[in-house]
This record gives sequence, structure tokens and C-alpha cells, in this order.
Amino acid sequence: MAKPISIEVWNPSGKYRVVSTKPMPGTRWIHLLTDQDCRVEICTEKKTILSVEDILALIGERCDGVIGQLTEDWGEVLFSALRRAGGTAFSNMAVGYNNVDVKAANKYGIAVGNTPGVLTETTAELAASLSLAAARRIVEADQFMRAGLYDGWLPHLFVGNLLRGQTVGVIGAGRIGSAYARMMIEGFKMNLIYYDLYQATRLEKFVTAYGEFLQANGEQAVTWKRAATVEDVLSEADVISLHPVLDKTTYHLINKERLSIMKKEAVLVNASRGPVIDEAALVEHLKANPMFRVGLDVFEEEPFMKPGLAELKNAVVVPHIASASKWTREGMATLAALNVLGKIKGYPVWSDPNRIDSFLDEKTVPPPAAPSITNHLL
Ligand SMILES: NC(=O)c1ccc[n+]([C@@H]2O[C@H](COP(=O)([O-])OP(=O)(O)OC[C@H]3O[C@@H](n4cnc5c(N)ncnc54)[C@H](O)[C@@H]3O)[C@@H](O)[C@H]2O)c1
Ligand SMILES: O=C(O)[C@H](O)CO
Repeated sequence: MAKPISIEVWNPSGKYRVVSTKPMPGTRWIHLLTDQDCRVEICTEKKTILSVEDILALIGERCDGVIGQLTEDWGEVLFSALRRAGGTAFSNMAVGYNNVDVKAANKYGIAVGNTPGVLTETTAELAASLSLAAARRIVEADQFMRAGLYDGWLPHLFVGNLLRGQTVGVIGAGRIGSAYARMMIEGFKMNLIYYDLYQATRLEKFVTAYGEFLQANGEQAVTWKRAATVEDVLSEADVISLHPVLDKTTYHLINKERLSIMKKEAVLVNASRGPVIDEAALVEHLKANPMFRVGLDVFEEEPFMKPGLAELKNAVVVPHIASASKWTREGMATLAALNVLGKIKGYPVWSDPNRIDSFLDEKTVPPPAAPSITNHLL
């Protein structure tokens, strides 16, 4: 018999049963559900990554909707079980939903929600932090200090890269990629080259206007270029940050060949999804090119790093924390809960998943809508 899963229950007499596979920050998301007649069951198992079997046990015989996490494998098995339990709604507590088999969800009539917008600036700020940390060798220098090795200022000590006036490359100039680009351009007066399947018109207008502003103030204008190929970005840029969705077009987008065309002293940042980079090829490239630096928030086979990466001084590594600010994580929990509630209640999908502020204002009642449903099943 399967081991029972430990849960915390809110509003036991609620009509609709909503399960969250993890405790999530804040309590607003819980109250939004319980105020609308939901019984909320939160999995409190200590285990970090739940298996499909664990989640099947959580879904049980009757379940209206589930809030899940990007570490879980949401496919045929779970969606069919959710359907059998009478469920119609699932939401990831994440904007990325490459862990979800949307075709399987469609087959069982389950709406799939995600949490865009609320994490855009937070994630871009972490990508900017990784860019600076890698360019200026912050982690290496910190370790040096703590090891008691500093015995005085030296002309060559931890010399890194200057960002001002250099070129920032962005691959995937959607919400986060564009926010990151604006930070690097406005903050460090970098020029932009980007690659995306679509034109980033608002970003281009921003760079043009900022360039004109700088010029009017006697400074050199910043410039932008939309690249025709990924290779153009990789060969031209000094700092490159990856922000595309993960799908079959972006799997191993950065591979051995593409690493080889990058500048020897370039900085590469990844706060999108690990498999966008062939991590084994990256380790080899970092070993062969000690002046090439990376800042990584995500890894190909989380929670693991490919052999050799942890020993490399030219890599800054953090554990998938790009959206980890209190406001953002509470907002993600709220959006995920409202996606599930919206489907249960039969509300329409919000018209613009890029404008979700009205769901996040704690002082007002959120609109009767599901903030972001990716498969239009409402
Ligand atoms: N590290 C983290 O904690 C964290 C946090 C938030 C988001 N993310 C990841 O970042 C991704 C982007 O989030 P977003 O809100 O900016 O999404 P978005 O949809 O606004 O942007 C994604 C962009 O990728 C582009 N794209 C798709 N295929 C491409 C290709 N083959 N080549 C180049 N560009 C391509 C799209 O056109 C789009 O502009 C998410 O899907 C998620 O995986 C990670
Ligand atoms: O896709 C996402 O939202 C992240 O990876 C976690 O914030």
C-alpha cells in the first residue's frame, strides 16, 4: 500500500477540493480559495521533489484542482487521474511549463495555468546580478577573502570585464529578456543585439529613445540590432543572457559549436531553463577558456550539476532562485490559486496575461477571471 502523504487542511467543509503539492509563500492565496468555498489541502511532506506516485496519492478519489510545481512531471498519468477524480484545473506555480504535457491536459479537458508577469523584474534582476558577479568575479573574490588570502591591493588582483559601452546580447527577448536588456542598457549604457522569433518592438523603441536622451545630454547614444541568427548574437556580444522558453527549438540552443564562436572573454548567463545549454559542452569550454565566464541559475538535470562544473572558478552557480523575492513568490502563489479557482468557478480567462496587477493588489478583491491559462480551456 502507498505510504500516506502528510497534508495540512484549511476549511475542511469547503465544497471544492483544491490540492497544493507544496506549501507556498504567504496566506493570501489560501484565503482567496477558502473564501470561495474551497477546502485547501497542502502537502507538507519533507521530500523536495514529489514523484508521480506521491501526487496520485494527493489527488485521491475526488479533487477539483491542483496547484503544482515545475519539478513535477505533469503528463498522461496525472491528468487522467485528475480527470477521474472530477478535476478540471491545474496550475504551475511558475511561468515556464515545460514540465507539463499540454496535449495530455487537453485530452482530459484540464486547464493549464501559469504565472507570468509577476516574476519578470525579479528574474531579470537575478540575471543582471549573475552578469555582474561573473564579469567582476565577485564569488571568486569573496572566497579569496574568506580564505584569508588577501594580503594587500595589487594591480592584477581579480581583474574582470567592464560592462559600460560593451554589447549585451539577449536570446529570447520576451518579458524577462526585455526587462533584463533594459536593466543592462540603462544601468551600464550597453548596446543591444537580440535574437527572438518575434520583433521586440517596445524594447527597440526604448533603446532608441534612451539613445536620443543620452545624446541630448552629451553622451554617446546606445544602439540596438535585431540579429538574423543566434550566431550573430554569440559572435558580437560581450555579455549574453538566455531567456527563451524551453521547447524543442531551444533544447541545447547553446552547444559546443556555438560556444566556440563566442568571444574568449564573454560572459554567458542562463536564468531560463537548464537544457537550453548543453552543460557537458559548457564544462569543457570553461575548462579550455579560463577567461570565459558563466552565471547559471538553472541546470540541465536539476538538482545536479554536470561533473566538473562545481570546481570551475569561472562559473557562478545559484540554485534556481531567479524569482525568489517575497513579493514575487507570494504573487506567483496568488496567480496559481486564482487560475485553479477561475476554472472551478467557470470564470473567463483574463484578457491579457501581461497585465496581471489587479490580481496582486492585496487591498482589493481580484477580478472574477483566471489570470493566465495557457491552453484556452475555459
Ligand atoms: N530561472 C527562473 O527562476 C525563471 C523564472 C522565470 C522564468 N524562467 C524561464 O524564462 C522563460 C521566459 O519567461 P518569459 O516570461 O520572459 O516568457 P516570454 O514568453 O515572455 O518570453 C519567451 C521568449 O522566447 C522566445 N522564443 C521562443 N522560441 C525561441 C527560439 N527558438 N529562439 C529564440 N527565442 C525564442 C519567444 O518568442 C518569447 O519572446 C520561461 O519560459 C521560463 O522557462 C525562469
Ligand atoms: O518558470 C518559472 O517561473 C521559474 O523557473 C520559477 O520562478
